[in-house]
Amino acid sequence: MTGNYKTVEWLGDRLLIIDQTRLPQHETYLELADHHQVAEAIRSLWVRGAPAIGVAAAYGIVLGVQKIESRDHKEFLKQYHTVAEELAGTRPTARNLFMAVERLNAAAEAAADILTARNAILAEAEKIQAEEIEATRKIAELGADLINDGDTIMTHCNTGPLATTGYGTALGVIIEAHRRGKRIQVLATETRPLCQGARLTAWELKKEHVPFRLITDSMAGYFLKEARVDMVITGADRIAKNGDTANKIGTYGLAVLAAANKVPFYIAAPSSTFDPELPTGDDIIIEERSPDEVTHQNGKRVAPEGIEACNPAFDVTPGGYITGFITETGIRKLP
Ligand SMILES: CSC[C@H]1O[C@H](OP(=O)(O)O)[C@H](O)[C@@H]1O
Repeated sequence: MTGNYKTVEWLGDRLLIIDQTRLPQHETYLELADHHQVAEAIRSLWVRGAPAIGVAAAYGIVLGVQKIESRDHKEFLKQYHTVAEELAGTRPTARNLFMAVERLNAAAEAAADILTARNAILAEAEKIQAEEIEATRKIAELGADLINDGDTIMTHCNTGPLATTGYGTALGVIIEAHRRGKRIQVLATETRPLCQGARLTAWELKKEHVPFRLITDSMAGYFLKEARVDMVITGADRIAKNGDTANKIGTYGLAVLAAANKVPFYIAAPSSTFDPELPTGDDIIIEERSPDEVTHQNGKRVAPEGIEACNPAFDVTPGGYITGFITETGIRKLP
């Protein structure tokens, strides 16, 4: 399925994750023992990527429920919802997180008694992870058909196994094309301010021996204009009914530049990232992260003291800029 590393693994009473903030220098695994630690892991991006945070949140709820001692069903459900709300409050943009919480809420509410609820909640979390792994396997297979021998593909942020607990989305497509022997080149953007591209995509592509070059975000237009890119593929965090897509900050600019240079722009995402209740991207909540992530690098201040910095973690690309959505059920166009 993936390289010789784990992203999120359920251990029965603890959740094993790789600490993505320490990559690529350190491959550090953490065993999270309660839902507070899982919530912190999602907030701090020790685990990140829309599908991965959905799976982590699901198991975080399971850990929280394991600690509920009440034998009163009503009290149990009350405490269940306190746990679920803590996980739901970690990051606002990725649809997968809320899909997972909603599915576990339904499992908890439908159970006739506490023991049934405990078993149903765990079963649903395991089902979500299994579905995400299978969905990313299919995305990789279907998407790789779009890539031709000799293509140069640009990608943004990190969308590999690290971001999904499975095969990856956009990066899963790229890795599968390479595995099929297609002679591809990848241009991976560094993806400031947290450099998921420079740190995580570079680490994953190097492990898979996929030929790539790391570029700064500001170089993307140059390569798209110089006709040195055959397609752009990125991931997604939330996709509205009309195809408007929230993804890592910088994606919108890439999509506009791709359109201006007539380069196909694909989004690779599982069904769990689509939000059919959302008519357009206008109402997608964009996570605002700490300005320190912009003024500091590796914890060291690089900007002067006392200045203001902005740090929206995502932007929304209008569906009209998106050539197609690579999903586990096929290549979709929206609306
Ligand atoms: C395969 S979804 C990955 C998706 O999530 C990333 O955001 P973050 O690193 O902040 O969790 C980025 O938007 C990727 O496209």
